[in-house]
Amino acid sequence: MTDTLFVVNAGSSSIKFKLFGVAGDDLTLMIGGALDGIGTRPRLKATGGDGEVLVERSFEPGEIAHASDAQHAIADWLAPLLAEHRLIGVGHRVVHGGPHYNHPVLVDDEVIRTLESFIPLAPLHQLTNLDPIRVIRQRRPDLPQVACFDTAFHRDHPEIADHFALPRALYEDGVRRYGFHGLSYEYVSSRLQELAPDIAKGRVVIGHLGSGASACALLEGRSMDCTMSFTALDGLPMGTRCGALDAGVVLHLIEQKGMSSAEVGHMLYHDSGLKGLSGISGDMRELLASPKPEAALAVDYFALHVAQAVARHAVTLGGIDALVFTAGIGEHAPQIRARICARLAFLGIALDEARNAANEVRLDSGGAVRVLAVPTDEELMIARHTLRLLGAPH
Ligand SMILES: Nc1ncnc2c1ncn2[C@@H]1O[C@H](COP(=O)(O)OP(=O)(O)O)[C@@H](O)[C@H]1O
Ligand SMILES: CC(=O)OP(=O)(O)O
Ligand SMILES: [Mg+2]
Repeated sequence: MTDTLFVVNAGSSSIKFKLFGVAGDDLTLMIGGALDGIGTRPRLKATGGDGEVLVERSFEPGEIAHASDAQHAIADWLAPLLAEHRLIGVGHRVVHGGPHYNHPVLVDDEVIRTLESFIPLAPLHQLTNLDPIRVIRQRRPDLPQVACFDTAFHRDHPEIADHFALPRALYEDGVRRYGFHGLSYEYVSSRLQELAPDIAKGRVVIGHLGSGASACALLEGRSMDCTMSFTALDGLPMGTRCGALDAGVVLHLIEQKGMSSAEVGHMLYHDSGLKGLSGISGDMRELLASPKPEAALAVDYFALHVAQAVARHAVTLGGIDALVFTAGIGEHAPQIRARICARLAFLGIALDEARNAANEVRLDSGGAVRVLAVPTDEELMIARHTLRLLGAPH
């Protein structure tokens, strides 16, 4: 029987999972899959270590309306395959680690309690992240589980990036600019060290453009700033989230429009961003396929705001040596990358059209700023952290 590690990565529109074989410190991918399009176009797809398709099926939106439906569908399909191997541990992506965790931790009751206290700070994710931890703990209390945080990578960012311009007492109370997508940034940064070691040491901006989207400024591979902050609502406009917003709008909705905080919260997390702007969909593929002017406006808005964030990070870094695209949109949407880069031409950013259209890794046309598309692998990052914490099996 092979020793294996299982990894769960619950995002806002998908649950991704991977099973790795473990031999000493080596991790070998055995199964990788995702159930994405939760609530819109649910689809379960998984492949084996050589890329062979193991399952591919679509569901009606109502069949997989919530993350819990997706967890059950994945568990039903996966259970017999997992039983063929010896599972030594499970690694989880947990979006919010608060001020407590700047590194992955072994899960116990106390850790679960602490992480539950962050549910209001990540309503789209935290509960979905903790659910599988609790279910596995009930069924297999002997199995070590490791929580890896989206916030941990940013915990050592400079003090100036950690503050809002609010009364200091709030900072002491935990109202800080945490930053998210850290597992993705950590992985992409490690890939950059392999792909372009000269650049990896420099001033790098990574755009994690998925259903949730953020941009991170990195110097020598360390986070200097992130557009997401206290919650995963801040920064860029996203699939269904508003991004940075005048706090006065929130006051107006509550005080003048009589909305409850729950109603405002639902609107900002679920009905805003690309979905709110277009009135059509929060899925970038659907917007790109739509002939409607509202879809075009939403796409333009997204590209402008990403470009603005890149320029802002260039100020933080005192220049920019590389712009790296990752996640669903960043890896697969040449039209969006082209629109973002066109707005950044004044910084010396220029794409090679053919490379961009072909989704190659290197995308620039040879100018001063390197542009790359690097597929993220949050699951491999989680597996590495989990194995490091548990120690290689004997
Ligand atoms: N080929 C593509 N063209 C444009 N957008 C794409 C493409 N493939 C995926 N996307 C977009 O990527 C987003 C999902 O990204 P992903 O990183 O998987 O999100 P998450 O992890 O937050 O669930 C969706 O908006 C989807 O429309
Ligand atoms: C933090 C966050 O927004 O994650 P995702 O993009 O996976 O929804
Ligand atoms: Mg994601």
